[in-house]
Amino acid sequence: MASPAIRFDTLGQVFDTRSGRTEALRDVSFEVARHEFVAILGPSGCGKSTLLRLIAGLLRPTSGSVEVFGLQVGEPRDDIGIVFQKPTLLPWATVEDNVVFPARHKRGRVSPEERERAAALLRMVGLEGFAKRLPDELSGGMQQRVGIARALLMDPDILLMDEPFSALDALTREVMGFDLLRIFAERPKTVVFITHSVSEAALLADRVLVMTGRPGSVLTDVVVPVGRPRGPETANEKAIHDLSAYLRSFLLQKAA
Ligand SMILES: Nc1ncnc2c1ncn2[C@@H]1O[C@H](COP(=O)(O)OP(=O)(O)OP(=O)(O)O)[C@@H](O)[C@H]1O
Repeated sequence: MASPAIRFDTLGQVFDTRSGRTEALRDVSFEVARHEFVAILGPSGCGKSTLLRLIAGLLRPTSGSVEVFGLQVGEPRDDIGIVFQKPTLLPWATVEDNVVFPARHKRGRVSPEERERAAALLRMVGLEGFAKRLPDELSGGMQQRVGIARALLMDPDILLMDEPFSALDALTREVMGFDLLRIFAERPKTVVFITHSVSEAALLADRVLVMTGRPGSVLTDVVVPVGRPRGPETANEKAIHDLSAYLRSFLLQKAA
């Protein structure tokens, strides 16, 4: 059987700092299959962002292991894309130059194919015609779309998304969620998506993990009982409402 895209095995993470010791994660074990979309919910400070940093190789586990495609994560990997809460674009560079930034950063130059790819990605995220604009000239939602296009430039197999829509207004957030469904239907990816929104998790993901409070570990792992493709009408399905209600009550009772 093919190895999972991501595998956490009895992982523990402790931070020792001058101000003391924080046990962020304890005994975390779960797998994410290739091209599966997993959302992670949990109370503030339970180690969700730390999980993403471990997958990306930006942090070494204190105990246990994290594997990506069967190999223990050591170095930061460039086959993993990351989308943050804020788009963190270069303010002086055009939209297009921001999207091709990972190529420039990696090799010091950008090939014509990468420029073409950037144009295609900008089309895909709905920003055709904005390539020569500066980030400041775009709305928050548009800037976040640039961040998504940038994360997809190197066609990573894994995309890590850390509360990517939390800085957006409610309507833009919903639209971005549906756009994401469309983008991944066109170009499947393995996605780990952190959110504080129960309904967003239910609507977008194949599976939802709920974490305990600190030290974080996986409290429950629920399969979303709705097929794909999904779209705006999916949000009205009873299964999504029921799952959201279940997750919400679970979080309120147990995870705090
Ligand atoms: N580099 C670090 N040094 C020390 N402590 C850290 C470090 N990174 C994270 N922590 C601590 O680990 C715990 C988990 O942090 P993390 O950011 O992963 O939580 P989170 O679930 O993403 O939180 P939120 O939902 O509020 O974004 C917190 O107590 C945090 O203070």
